[in-house]
Amino acid sequence: MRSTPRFTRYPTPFTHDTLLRRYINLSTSSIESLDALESACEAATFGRNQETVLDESYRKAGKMDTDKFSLPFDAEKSGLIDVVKTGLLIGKEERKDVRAELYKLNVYGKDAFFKPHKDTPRGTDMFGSLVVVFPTPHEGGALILRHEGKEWTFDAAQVLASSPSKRIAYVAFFSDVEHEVIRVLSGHRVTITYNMYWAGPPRVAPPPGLSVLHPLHESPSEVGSILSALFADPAFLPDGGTLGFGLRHAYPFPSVWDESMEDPLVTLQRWLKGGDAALFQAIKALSLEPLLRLLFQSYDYRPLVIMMDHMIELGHTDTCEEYLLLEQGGVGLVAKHFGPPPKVRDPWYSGRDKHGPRATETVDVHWINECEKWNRVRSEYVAYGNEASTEYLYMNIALLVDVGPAGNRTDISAVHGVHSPRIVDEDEEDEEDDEEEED
Ligand SMILES: O=C(O)CCC(=O)C(=O)O
Ligand SMILES: [Fe+2]
Repeated sequence: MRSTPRFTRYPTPFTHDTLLRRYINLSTSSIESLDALESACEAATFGRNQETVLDESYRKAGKMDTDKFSLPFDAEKSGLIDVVKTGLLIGKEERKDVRAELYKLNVYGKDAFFKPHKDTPRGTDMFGSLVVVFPTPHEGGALILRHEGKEWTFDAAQVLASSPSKRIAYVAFFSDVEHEVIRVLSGHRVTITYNMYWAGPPRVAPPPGLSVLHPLHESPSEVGSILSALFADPAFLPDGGTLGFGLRHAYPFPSVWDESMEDPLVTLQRWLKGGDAALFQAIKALSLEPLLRLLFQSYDYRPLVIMMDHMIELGHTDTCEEYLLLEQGGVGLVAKHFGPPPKVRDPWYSGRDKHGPRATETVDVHWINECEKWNRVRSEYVAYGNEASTEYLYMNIALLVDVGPAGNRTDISAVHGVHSPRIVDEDEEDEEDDEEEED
């Protein structure tokens, strides 16, 4: 894809009498003009603990806001967004319309870098980030992405240097995936970044002639056939029960929310990413009901995990276990594990705390893959982002599904699961506590 970006620069935004415009062709630019572009940038800030900070030990780069430059390259009109959709989205998701919003131009000169962070969500509907790297000579500055213990490196400098013609390089990822730009060794790494949002009604046609290999866990039919094989086994949960999956991605939720607003847990069904969307679609295709739940781990009473079927005001001054359990209908969650129980008796797995508040209703959840992180009651939600934001926070979500007994997996009438939690009998609880003390 060819591009001849231009930029227009105002030395300060308001002094129009000293208006200075310059033009640069980023496919043939000289070192001097790239130096001029770099010095026209401001130092890039980032978000830490919901504050905007300039800290060159964490991020060293130049940035230019969108009102200070214009460029003829259009990610939507060029077809790039359609290509990105095909790569990033799966199944039915691929047909959804997305909107890409140009966010910043960045110049990473020699020794510039950006340490690990997640991109700050700017709405519950924001799901992705797109970085376009122009063919300006540089070395280093690879982008490293990390998720679920795996790591990927995208070295645009190498990709561009090995291409016989001038091209742009691009990389798109879900914004909750941690990433970092390692040090630029020489030259100028010039990029534009976009935020991607879900938008409008579905469009039908994916770009013609483009085939993308998705990992198996992103294929609803592959995930569906693994689940069907599991459900066909009479030894698997013979009496039925509740299965739990910690979602692979985190999702932006508004930090200030009240009941007059739409519940983000409901809209989230339409906005799941990658393997999470595949799992949701696969479960539905098996005529079961996937349910998205917020799980909060108690800070003071660690064993207690509280499951919420609706959004709560995260900034609520009294957000505590009692508030969730007694006023918001929170349900206690008792973790069950396939295979041998954990060797060390870990209070995390007992699902309740003797000395703390108690849930009056509980659900036993058999984890297929456990949530890697829990939302905390009274969490500070400290985070490194690419911008300070108090508006949206990444939340960790679990997908739970009630499954009927062997032979009739869709009949959940006798299962004490998410649909009908078990009512806790206080006396029975006390007896169990006494037994535990004797162990
Ligand atoms: O330039 C890149 O490859 C990534 C930049 C980035 O992470 C950001 O601007 O938030
Ligand atoms: Fe970023």
